[in-house]
Amino acid sequence: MGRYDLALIGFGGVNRALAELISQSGERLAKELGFALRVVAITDLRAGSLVDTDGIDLAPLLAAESGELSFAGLAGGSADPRNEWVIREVPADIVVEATFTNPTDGEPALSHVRWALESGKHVCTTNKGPVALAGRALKQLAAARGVSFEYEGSVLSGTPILRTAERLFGGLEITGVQGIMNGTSNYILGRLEEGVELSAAIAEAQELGYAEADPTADIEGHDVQLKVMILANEVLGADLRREDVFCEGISAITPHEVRDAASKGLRWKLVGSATRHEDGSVDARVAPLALPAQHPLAGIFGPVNAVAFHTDLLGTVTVSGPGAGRTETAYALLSDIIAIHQRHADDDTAPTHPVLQEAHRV
Ligand SMILES: NC(=O)c1ccc[n+]([C@@H]2O[C@H](COP(=O)([O-])OP(=O)(O)OC[C@H]3O[C@@H](n4cnc5c(N)ncnc54)[C@H](O)[C@@H]3O)[C@@H](O)[C@H]2O)c1
Ligand SMILES: N[C@@H](CCO)C(=O)O
Repeated sequence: MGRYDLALIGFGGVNRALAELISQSGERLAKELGFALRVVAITDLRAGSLVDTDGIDLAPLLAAESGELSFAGLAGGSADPRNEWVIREVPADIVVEATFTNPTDGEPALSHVRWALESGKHVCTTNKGPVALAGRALKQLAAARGVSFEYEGSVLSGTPILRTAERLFGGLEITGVQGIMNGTSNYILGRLEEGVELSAAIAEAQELGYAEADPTADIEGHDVQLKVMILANEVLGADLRREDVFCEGISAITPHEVRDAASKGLRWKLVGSATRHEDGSVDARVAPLALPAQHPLAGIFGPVNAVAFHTDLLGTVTVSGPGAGRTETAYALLSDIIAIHQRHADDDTAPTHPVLQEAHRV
């Protein structure tokens, strides 16, 4: 059985959840998927870096509270994240980028992804910055190096919205998308309706692992702005920049307005949308809307998100599922790794996958 060696860049909620999955369910997954997963490097701004090309023992790291973790003093460890050295020099097959999303210029995640692809390593990421701001260039770089760049978790967490559109909507013309694409703001709006104070609702979303490290991006709509750009670029053939997408968040909506709207059968939702016109141009925006209760998006609660695709042959097709959460987003990374395996199953470097080989023979 083959194996993929992973370098985890950023060891916060999402990459820790991936490490947990590998540590606790690795054997079951290997049997089911036909390949094993091993972590050979971890870097983190706070914990430093840890490298063991024979495979890091994850259990003791996962037993420590994330705030207390320090790799300095461990064999192969350092207080310095050494991101560029780890990404370029440690012999990993896949670099898993899950550091903070920077909506302004995508850095330093954009450099992390570029270094990995330049070094001939596959990349999977949940980081919206590089995908929204430089996705096209990164995909070209990946293609030139013969590696994969996967980012299912950048929109709707583990809910496979990008792959659904890419693989299952063949032959359909998609003319627009509209959806709730931020778990934190949706959770907060629901809690405001229940009478919880804004600051308490934000703290809950942080504790539950939904919010960005700086929740401003969730509240002010910048997170949805990036997701709308990714979706529009992927499914509408657009090439949007941030300034092309009007953006208003939920900070101006008072708890009183939320409850008043609810008493009138309306629900405030932060809605992202993009529409392609006949001349090929694409309009995109993010804004709060008070939706009537019978609107399909009005019934989407908590960290659940939903995106409606407007199509020529099927009318509206809506995909709904978790939009945030550590484990849910770690699943997106696993689905990216599976996609990398499926795409490269015939490469010399890919591990043996009996199921796929069988499928190829048929
Ligand atoms: N949590 C979710 O529900 C979710 C869902 C989809 C996408 N995402 C995205 O996934 C990424 C990770 O999310 P998370 O919830 O794990 O965030 P997090 O804040 O819990 O973890 C991020 C980690 O990255 C580390 N880090 C930051 N800058 C670094 C650097 N330069 N070098 C090394 N490490 C660095 C931090 O120390 C932190 O431990 C973010 O970009 C987020 O937007 C998160
Ligand atoms: N902070 C984001 C994480 C998922 O991208 C959200 O709440 O939707």
